[in-house]
Amino acid sequence: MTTRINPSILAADFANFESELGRIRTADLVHVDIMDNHFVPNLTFGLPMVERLQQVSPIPLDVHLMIDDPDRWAPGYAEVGAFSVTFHAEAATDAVALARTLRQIGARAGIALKPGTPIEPYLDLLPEFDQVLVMTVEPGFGGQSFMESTMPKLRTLADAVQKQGLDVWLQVDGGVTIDTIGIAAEAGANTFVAGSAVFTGDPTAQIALLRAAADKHSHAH
Ligand SMILES: O=C(CO)[C@H](O)[C@H](O)COP(=O)(O)O
Repeated sequence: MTTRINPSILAADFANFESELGRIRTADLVHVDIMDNHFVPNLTFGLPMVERLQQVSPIPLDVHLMIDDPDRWAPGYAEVGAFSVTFHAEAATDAVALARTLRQIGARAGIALKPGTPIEPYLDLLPEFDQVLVMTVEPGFGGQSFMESTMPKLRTLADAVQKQGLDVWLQVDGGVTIDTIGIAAEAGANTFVAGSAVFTGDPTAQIALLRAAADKHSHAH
């Protein structure tokens, strides 16, 4: 199983953003947090910024929409060339139709679940998605503590993906560190978003440590 480490640029230095991108060359994808101060109590940026990031980033963008009304907004992120676009289950009106639209445009379609949102209603819909993001903190801010209470949900999801013979990436986001990444890998995650753990310190070294810790606990080993 491939381990993917996706630095969340929420923790990066935006004043020097292009050089920050140079510091994460060994990352698999750049995780871009879009927050609207409605779905979550924090505000980042929107489509024009992502369009610009798309032009300057040598690493494909993994866009995470923490916004209301993704049915309206998500396709635009796919249209500017994002590699993957993940929207929240709690915010979407028609998650399957939206995922189909994203795929038609050419992006990978992702669905994200807040810690309190159950996975069961989505298990039969897994073929409609390329990735599922299990939030391991309440979305909105970096630097929070990993919620181990979300691991049973991840295990249920990983079992379903395996039983259905699907290639759906299982992503975790929030509080992912050298100490916690193994717990998520053990529960079945293969795609890891990390902000503070990457940008606090030397990103190349941190990415290597995170990758090694995940690989040690991943199901392939
Ligand atoms: O979307 C997020 C929280 O809503 C971020 O991706 C999260 O900020 C990751 O940061 P950290 O690794 O510091 O927890």
